[in-house]
Amino acid sequence: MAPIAQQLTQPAVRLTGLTRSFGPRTVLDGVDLDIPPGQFVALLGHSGSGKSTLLRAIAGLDHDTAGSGELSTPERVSVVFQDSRLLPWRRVLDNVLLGVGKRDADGRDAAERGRAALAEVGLAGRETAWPGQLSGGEQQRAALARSLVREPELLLADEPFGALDALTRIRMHTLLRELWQRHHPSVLLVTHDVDEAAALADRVLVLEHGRIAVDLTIDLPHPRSYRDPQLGEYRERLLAALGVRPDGEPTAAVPAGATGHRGED
Ligand SMILES: Nc1ncnc2c1ncn2[C@@H]1O[C@H](COP(=O)(O)OP(=O)(O)OP(=O)(O)O)[C@@H](O)[C@H]1O
Repeated sequence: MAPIAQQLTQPAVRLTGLTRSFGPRTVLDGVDLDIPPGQFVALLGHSGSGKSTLLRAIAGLDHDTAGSGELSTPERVSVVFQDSRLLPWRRVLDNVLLGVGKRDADGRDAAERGRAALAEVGLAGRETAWPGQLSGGEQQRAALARSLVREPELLLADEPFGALDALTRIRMHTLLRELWQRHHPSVLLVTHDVDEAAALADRVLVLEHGRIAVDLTIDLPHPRSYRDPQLGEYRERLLAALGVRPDGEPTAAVPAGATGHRGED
């Protein structure tokens, strides 16, 4: 697969003045955002700040909202959610190939591509398993393979590892980073996890009051060590932006229920 970044010349994502409301509640209040091809962006924000609403708008899955603004996205967009959304009555390979034609434009066999994608995420040999026979982490791997087989220019991920245990989550970070480095789509990762954002992303956004309040570039090479003191500095800046002290206690101004810790809300 050719690196996607080289195929695109304009921003993968461009949002201009994006607004979205649910009834009288304005959730996105004029978001402007350009994501260049191949950039890995993490989106943080308190619970209810509108992260999923923004991701769904970019994915074109926001039929239940009203809004305005301009939005341009690439042709091939894949979305991964917190739950794998595999169909339980289809075997793993059939799930990966759902909606994919038997051959692609270059005549390549879809089943072969599906098997290759499963091998890439560490699921070689599990093609004929049922989703229910996979662990939670394996199901998310299969969901990543399903995205991969579509060769996305943009990968949208809404807390994809939020339901996994800490060790599995760290393994999935490594996998996602490797897939990104190999295929280089633009990525927008919605997460509650400041460590996840700092370890993976080129750039971290914090959504607040319907706008992007923080836009922080993380200029550290990959793979990053969680123990790197420089990473710790970025982490502290992000926690401060979220109104959380490094020890996890909220500073005075934090809205009720909001913390920088993974999955606590
Ligand atoms: N379908 C809907 N109908 C009405 N209100 C909605 C709907 N979806 C989201 N909202 C509201 O929009 C606001 C933003 O929700 P959203 O899910 O985007 O936040 P979030 O930052 O992703 O939150 P979390 O981190 O808890 O997942 C919330 O107040 C939520 O209640």
